[in-house]
Amino acid sequence: MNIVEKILARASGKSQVAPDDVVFAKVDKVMVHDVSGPGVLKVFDKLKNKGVDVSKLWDPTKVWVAEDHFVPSAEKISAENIVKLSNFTKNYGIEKHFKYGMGQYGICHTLSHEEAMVMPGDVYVGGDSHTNTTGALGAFACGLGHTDIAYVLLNGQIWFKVPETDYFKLNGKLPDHVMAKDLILKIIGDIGTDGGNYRTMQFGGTGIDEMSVESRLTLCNMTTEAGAKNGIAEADQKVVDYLSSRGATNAQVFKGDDDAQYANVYEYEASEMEPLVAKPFSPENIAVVREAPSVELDKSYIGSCTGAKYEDLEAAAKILKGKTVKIRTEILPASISIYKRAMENGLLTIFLDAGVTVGPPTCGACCGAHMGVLAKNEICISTTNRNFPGRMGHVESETYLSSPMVAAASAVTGKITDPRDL
Ligand SMILES: CC(C)[C@H](C(=O)O)[C@@H](O)C(=O)O
Ligand code: SF4
Repeated sequence: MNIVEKILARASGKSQVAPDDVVFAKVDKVMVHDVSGPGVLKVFDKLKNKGVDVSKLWDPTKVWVAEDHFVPSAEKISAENIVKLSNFTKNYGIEKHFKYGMGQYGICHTLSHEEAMVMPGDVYVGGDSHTNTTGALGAFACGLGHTDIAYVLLNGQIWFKVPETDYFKLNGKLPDHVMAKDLILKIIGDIGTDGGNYRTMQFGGTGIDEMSVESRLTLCNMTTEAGAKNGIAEADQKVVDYLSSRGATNAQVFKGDDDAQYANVYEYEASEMEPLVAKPFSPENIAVVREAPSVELDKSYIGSCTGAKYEDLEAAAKILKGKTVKIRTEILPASISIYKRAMENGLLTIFLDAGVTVGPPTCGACCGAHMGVLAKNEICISTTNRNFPGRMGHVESETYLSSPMVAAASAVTGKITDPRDL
């Protein structure tokens, strides 16, 4: 069995599972945020009206909550949602609630690894489509809708059809100025936004072994844009060290069998990779940066669960050091812990000296909700993961998706720029 099959077999109490089997799996961790939490509570209300007992969760110690999408509160509804979340965690005895304005908080898919909320081999589900991100820790991690999350909260298990697994193998180390974001854009360009539909996208090979855990997180994050059920990389010593340094005591190396089967194997040579962008209006609409349209940009955005981890900020700082931005540029570290490290290590000074505005962790602009949405006809280069019409603001705005290095280089020139050409 490959790693996903092993996880789902363990979680469903079977010795063997194969693609297309339907299993009922025990869940190790579940997450809701300030959008999905209130949605799940509406399901609880409906169940209650039908006589279902919703007074207790199966295990409040396995549930955690993030405030990320609409913090700081964008308007009255989002302010009320934060109150609903607080009541939820209080009423059900959930202790892990990361609150805006109270120490560590951040984007849910960042806290999951920064706070070591998920371990290798876990079944982890969240009320958000980019829950796939956390597969980089060697977990089976996927997003579920409100009804399924409500079921998990009450029963601690849920059904899955065991996905077929495609293996994406990277040979060699990515060159300087080429990031994991470029690799996942290349893969989505090749297989399309439906190329991974209900499949596992597993990443491996020498290039992935060489990669930091944070880079692997970027890869798994955007498996959602290919339609995948989940993304995963086997948990090696790097993952164990990463989680242990964040307080985990039970992280273990966790891999598939040596003779594991994969439906398809795709190979990439790291030395052939180049900085890329995804043009509007789809993550599969890929162009090499040096051949990208010469548009006048209005904004550069370095934020989100995809592109504001510590190493993303470090990469942007390398480019922005001693430079001045030519367009509106916003950098929003994905969690307070990252913000603090960026401050301690001088990254924030580099950003502020370059003219960048540094903001608090939030999903805000990534999903076009608040904190810097785009106006009609504005064009943005962004380290986020989605660029369909209206995603970051007005339906007639445009977003180019890129790595933090490309977004930083483009901030300096005001045009889509390859960091090697700066
Ligand atoms: C609001 C939330 C449910 C949504 C998701 O599930 O992905 C958001 O995070 C996004 O990226 O569009
Ligand atoms: S940062 Fe963007 S993609 Fe990530 S969870 Fe928030 S809205 Fe979704």
